[in-house]
Amino acid sequence: MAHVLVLNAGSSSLKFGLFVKGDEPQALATGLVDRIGGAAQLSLRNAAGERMLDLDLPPDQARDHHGALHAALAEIEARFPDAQVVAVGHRIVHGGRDFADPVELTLDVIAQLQALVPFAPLHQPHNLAGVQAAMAEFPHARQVACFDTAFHRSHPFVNDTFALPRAYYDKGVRRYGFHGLSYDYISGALRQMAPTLHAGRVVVAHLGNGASMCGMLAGRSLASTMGFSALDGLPMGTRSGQLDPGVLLYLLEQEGMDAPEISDLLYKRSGLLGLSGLSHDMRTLEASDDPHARQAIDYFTFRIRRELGGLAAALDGLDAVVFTGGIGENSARIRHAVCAGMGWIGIEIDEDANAQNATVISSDLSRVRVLVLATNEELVIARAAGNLAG
Ligand SMILES: Nc1ncnc2c1ncn2[C@@H]1O[C@H](COP(=O)(O)OP(=O)(O)O)[C@@H](O)[C@H]1O
Ligand SMILES: CC(=O)OP(=O)(O)O
Ligand SMILES: [Mg+2]
Repeated sequence: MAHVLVLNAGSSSLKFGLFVKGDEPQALATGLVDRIGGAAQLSLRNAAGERMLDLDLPPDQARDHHGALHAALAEIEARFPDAQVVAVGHRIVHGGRDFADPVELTLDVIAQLQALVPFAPLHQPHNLAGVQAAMAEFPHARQVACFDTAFHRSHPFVNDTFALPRAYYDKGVRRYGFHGLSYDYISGALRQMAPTLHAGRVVVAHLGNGASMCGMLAGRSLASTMGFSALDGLPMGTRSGQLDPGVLLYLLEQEGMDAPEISDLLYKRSGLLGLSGLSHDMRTLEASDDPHARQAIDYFTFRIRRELGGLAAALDGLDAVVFTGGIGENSARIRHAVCAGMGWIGIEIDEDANAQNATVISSDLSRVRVLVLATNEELVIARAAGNLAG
């Protein structure tokens, strides 16, 4: 039996899965290494979604993505020694201008993707490290790249550009948008479960350690809060989100910061961590009484509400909102704070359903349907990698 392995490196997590190859890949096991860089834990679920393993990683494996990746591969190989891995599908965050469809990772393609590291420094290096590790571990398997930027290639020009001289657009300075594998999955899931909503105007909020929102018209991306890099839009665990470019000039000219210092500030020390001074992790902030933790949460939800209004305007109205990602799927408090008082746009929440993380959390009276859907980037990758492997 042929198998497909999937690796999905996020900024603070590594998700992975082993699938039986087929028209619709079946997951044999899915895993997560969470809180990389801190008290990292590896968890594994079986085909039925039941927990098979919860493991605190030793410090040398918990420290970075490299250690997490080796722990994940060792666990898969120990539990499925007979797996015939014919393809390894990789989430590659940035496909730049030239890559949209899934593609086999030849040395030439890898070199082109390496050149995009400066566009996504928190992700692309981890994605490509996963490719190297998988090539060493599974030398006979096809290595397939699936791009986070691909889903947004349908953006009309006004949502694809900045108001800079044209030459920058031609050079690739564009609003790419990210989390596309997640949006692709949600779009497909909506088509199955609610075709009328899928055909309409939907805002999807992917709220994880990285966070963005996507305005979808008939299942295709019309606009996204993330732009050229995975820094734009919503505040995130450690990323600033939208920032007045004048702030960058101030940091350069008045504070004397250089580019690596600014990059470190915006990618690693801002967002929820920067505002709270406590943690990038929403669970920690929600459990805290610290007023700064509260303010960080307030800023997060305020920005989501603002973007929701903006995306609804871009879509000429709103039929549904979907929450997904680690925070979107699990935090009733954040969903409540986003949706409260949104009756003017047609959103009424059923608080009991929300508290239970139910699939539909809008009340029967709500004109806009509000859903909570678990995303599955790994399945989207497994389908594409299996198809490319033939
Ligand atoms: N029960 C929960 N309540 C609130 N936040 C949660 C809960 N479970 C997970 N999260 C948050 O989800 C975020 C991680 O989301 P995830 O999508 O898994 O991350 P990544 O972007 O690294 O893939 C963290 O901020 C984490 O605290
Ligand atoms: C693009 C991005 O922000 O990804 P993640 O949410 O996995 O950090
Ligand atoms: Mg993620």
